Amino acid sequence: MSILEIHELSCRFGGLWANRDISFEVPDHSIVGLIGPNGAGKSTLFSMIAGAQQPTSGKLVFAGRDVTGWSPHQAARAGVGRTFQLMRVFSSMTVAENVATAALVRHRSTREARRAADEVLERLGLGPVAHTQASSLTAAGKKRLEMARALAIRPKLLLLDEVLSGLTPTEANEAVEIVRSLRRDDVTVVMVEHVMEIIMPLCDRVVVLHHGQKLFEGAPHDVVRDAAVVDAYLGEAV
Ligand SMILES: Nc1ncnc2c1ncn2[C@@H]1O[C@H](COP(=O)(O)OP(=O)(O)OP(=O)(O)O)[C@@H](O)[C@H]1O
Repeated sequence: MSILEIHELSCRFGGLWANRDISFEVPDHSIVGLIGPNGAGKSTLFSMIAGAQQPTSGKLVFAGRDVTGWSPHQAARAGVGRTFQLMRVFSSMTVAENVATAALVRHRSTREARRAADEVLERLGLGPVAHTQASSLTAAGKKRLEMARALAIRPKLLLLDEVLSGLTPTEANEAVEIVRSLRRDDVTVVMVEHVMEIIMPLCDRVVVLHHGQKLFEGAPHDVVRDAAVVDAYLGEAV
């Protein structure tokens, strides 16, 4: 079964089609890579899935239900977690408070939210810095916190927007292991990432966007051999 079905989804800003007639499915428990050049429409697609952007046309089906045009709150409550390319952590709060605030979307009491937050903090290795002010984390720490906030809503589908870029190789490897481990917890992942060395071994499928349209969909080992993708995006990187 597919947790997410995207049917001919489009989003137009004035004369610009940020997404045009995009269709693909995200199978349960898979890790799908979403790649493409800057401005290809990756963030807009994430925003529509997460309810932050209304589609101009097309249909979104989540867990078998037509959810086209839902709100961010409805998406979060249904189990769509999201990280942002420009991180949105609350600098003046502690790491634990940041995660507990996010957990409140899914948990009725602050006590339950705190408990859920503690679990996620341990899981992501943020336990030792739980009571540190978020602003004092390193860039890698902030990315991990952003991921913790998304996981605190206990998502069924997690949208990761460049959580691995800018990390040292060791930090990136740790983050890759976290992403890989999510599958065991019933979490399906769609991730925007630019580093092919990360996408290739991690993702089950890859979708390539270009000028708002789907240019390619398939297995990671096929994407690097596709002439149109190499021409539009990968160039001499592979
Ligand atoms: N709110 C908006 N209003 C007008 N144009 C927008 C808006 N959001 C995005 N766009 C435009 O839509 C296109 C797709 O942008 P989007 O951010 O989705 O691409 P992207 O693939 O995520 O790029 P990047 O990798 O640089 O983040 C771009 O041309 C962008 O300028």
